[in-house]
Amino acid sequence: MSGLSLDARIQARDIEMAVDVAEGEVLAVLGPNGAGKSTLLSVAAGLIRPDTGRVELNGRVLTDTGAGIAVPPHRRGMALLAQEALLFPHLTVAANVAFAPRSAGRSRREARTIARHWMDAVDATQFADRRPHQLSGGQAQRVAVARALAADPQALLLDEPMAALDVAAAPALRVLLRKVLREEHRTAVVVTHDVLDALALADRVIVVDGGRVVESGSVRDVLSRPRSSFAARIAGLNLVAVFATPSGFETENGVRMHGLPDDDVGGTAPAVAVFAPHSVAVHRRSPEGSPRNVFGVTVTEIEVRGPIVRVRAVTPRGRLELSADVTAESVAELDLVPGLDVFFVVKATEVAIHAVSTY
Ligand SMILES: Nc1ncnc2c1ncn2[C@@H]1O[C@H](COP(=O)(O)OP(=O)(O)OP(=O)(O)O)[C@@H](O)[C@H]1O
Repeated sequence: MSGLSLDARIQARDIEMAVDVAEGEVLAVLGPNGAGKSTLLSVAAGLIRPDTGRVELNGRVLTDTGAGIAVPPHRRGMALLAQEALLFPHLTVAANVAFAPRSAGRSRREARTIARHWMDAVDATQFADRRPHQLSGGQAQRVAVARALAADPQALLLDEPMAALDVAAAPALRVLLRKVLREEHRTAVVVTHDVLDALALADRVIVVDGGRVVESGSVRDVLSRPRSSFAARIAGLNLVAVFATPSGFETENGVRMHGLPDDDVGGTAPAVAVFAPHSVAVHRRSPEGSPRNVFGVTVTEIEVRGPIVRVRAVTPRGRLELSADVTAESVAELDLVPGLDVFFVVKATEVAIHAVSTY
């Protein structure tokens, strides 16, 4: 079978998982701390041997506990990218990136050409002669991406690649990963805490909890119909599919959407506007003033969550389901009940617009 298939049981960690990733598919792995996400990558990479299990990549058996097969990490045709860049500290950036092709037996000249190509792809050529300690976290992570890709892996494993970066550096790396994963149709598994990474990078998401795969599906399906408590917790975000027009972003039914787009959003590529329920104000009358987003909706459900009340509502013909978090006082003041027509209002500055893989 082409692609990556993994099946592993590890008693000491209470892990029992089976995961398949099609060739060219990007799978996001979401889940709470200690769920087993990193263990899943370590089994795939050959860093951990399961008690029983099997790992196969593009038809090649890499682990088979029954048959005693355990191909070592560096012969698996996979590259693992961790939270920290983990570059070789004594080598220059160029030598770090050239390392894998050199180890694979390429000539010095060939390895240099390959390294140049990947440093260019991740916009790191200007650091070629620096050593890792002379790089910022974001720069080092870009070089780590180049080093991983220079090995020409058949699958990429990414363990929270954005986690160690500050908020300013993370979007740029997300854009870069989108480019290298999506445009080149790589087989990849991305472990993340961030639903935006899943939206931006993945074709499909699984949710892991307690060492088990508890959900699998498109990001939209898992978030709109969560079946696990973890997915339900992250599912509160409002997601609205949008596309770029010459005059700005619009939803599928032609409603203008004001927000803050990422750099790589535009053209006809699918995008999604994301905003949190606590950013949504509820009004009885459509407010004046711009730039803000106003959705005419019908309240469907009112759910008390401690001091906060989550108001769920749908746009006409049930096209969009949206949530707003308000206080109990405003529910009483506005006299909110299911069936009431109201306006959900969200400021443009509260709306992030991201390019997405599938929506
Ligand atoms: N080196 C280890 N030895 C034994 N058990 C471990 C080891 N590392 C992790 N575990 C256990 O394995 C289980 C899964 O851990 P894992 O690190 O894979 O979770 P995770 O989903 O990646 O968590 P996080 O999001 O916190 O990184 C946990 O119960 C953890 O305590």
